[in-house]
Amino acid sequence: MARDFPPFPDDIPTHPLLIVDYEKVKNRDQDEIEKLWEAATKLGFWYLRNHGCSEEADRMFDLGADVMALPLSEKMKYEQGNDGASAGYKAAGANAVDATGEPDLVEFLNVSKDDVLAWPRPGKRSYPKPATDRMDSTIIPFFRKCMEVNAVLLGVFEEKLGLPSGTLARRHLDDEPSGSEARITCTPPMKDTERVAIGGHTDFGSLTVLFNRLGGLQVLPPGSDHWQYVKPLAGHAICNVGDALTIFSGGILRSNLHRVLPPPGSQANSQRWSLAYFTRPGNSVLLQPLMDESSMISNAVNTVGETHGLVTGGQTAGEWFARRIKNQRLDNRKASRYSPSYRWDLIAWAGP
Ligand SMILES: O=C(O)CCC(=O)C(=O)O
Ligand SMILES: [Fe+2]
Repeated sequence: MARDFPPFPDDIPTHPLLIVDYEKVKNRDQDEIEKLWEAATKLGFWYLRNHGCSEEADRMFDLGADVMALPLSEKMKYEQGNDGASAGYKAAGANAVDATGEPDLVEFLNVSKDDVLAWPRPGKRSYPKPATDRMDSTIIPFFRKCMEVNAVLLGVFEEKLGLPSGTLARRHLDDEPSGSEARITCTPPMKDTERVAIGGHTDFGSLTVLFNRLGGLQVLPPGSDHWQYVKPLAGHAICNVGDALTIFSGGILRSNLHRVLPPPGSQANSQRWSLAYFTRPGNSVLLQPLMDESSMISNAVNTVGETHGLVTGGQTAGEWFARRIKNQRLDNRKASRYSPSYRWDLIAWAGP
């Protein structure tokens, strides 16, 4: 895959993110940890430098290009389906981007952590040949790196939230089945850079580490009605908090709305590739604020009254995840359920 890309336009507004150094955080540099904490509690997004995943990510992008170059009929053999399973291929247009049922523009391949850790034993599903061929050389090394990065960040959040050691780690055990997965996403070149490629959403899990080369990612900054681009920075990943951490922390950690548009300016003529690793809690883990384990969290819940409108009804992470995957699929939408005023961004949280 090409390694040089047209520059991000310098004449459009972008939302600045704090830059956090992974190695410093790992070595418990207190200033760096404060920066991470500020980013995770105020916006919920930050750049991560010195993450050590770049080569592994490049190889995943090459693998993604080979998968997406397969005929659609071949890719459709691995389609994720309408039943709430996430692993596998999703064709462009299979998900809705908003309450009107506008189809999305991206195709992606999700590879499940459970399948990767089971390899070479059979997992819950199979994958296209370019992926299975490079499970050992490319996918496993990428997963190992991203799992380590997210485990380190979770450890820091655990300390900062005043949780006993292991409280968050126990909810994210490598060998418990979970929705953790990697995703390689491709958006075709688009003339209309105002169309929405991936609709506004919060991530369902705990932590996301994202590698992207072209613009298109936008955040809705807290208290604002204006989506703003996040500019990709070479060598930097973009990390964000997902809903599970917002719930566990009683709303202290912020899972922020974001969406994807086709890349802006001259970048619109290029295919857009992005790669994410999503760490999600084990399927059996109850999604509820960890009030009994931390006075900071119980105070936060008592102050806010509810966890920022996140209604979980004591669901497990597995139930929550399947419902949200299912709700995105166009085939599962029933027109009567979604009036134009329906809060699309909340469907996934509190909706059917
Ligand atoms: O492609 C991107 O930049 C972000 C993708 C995203 O938000 C997601 O897949 O959840
Ligand atoms: Fe996302």
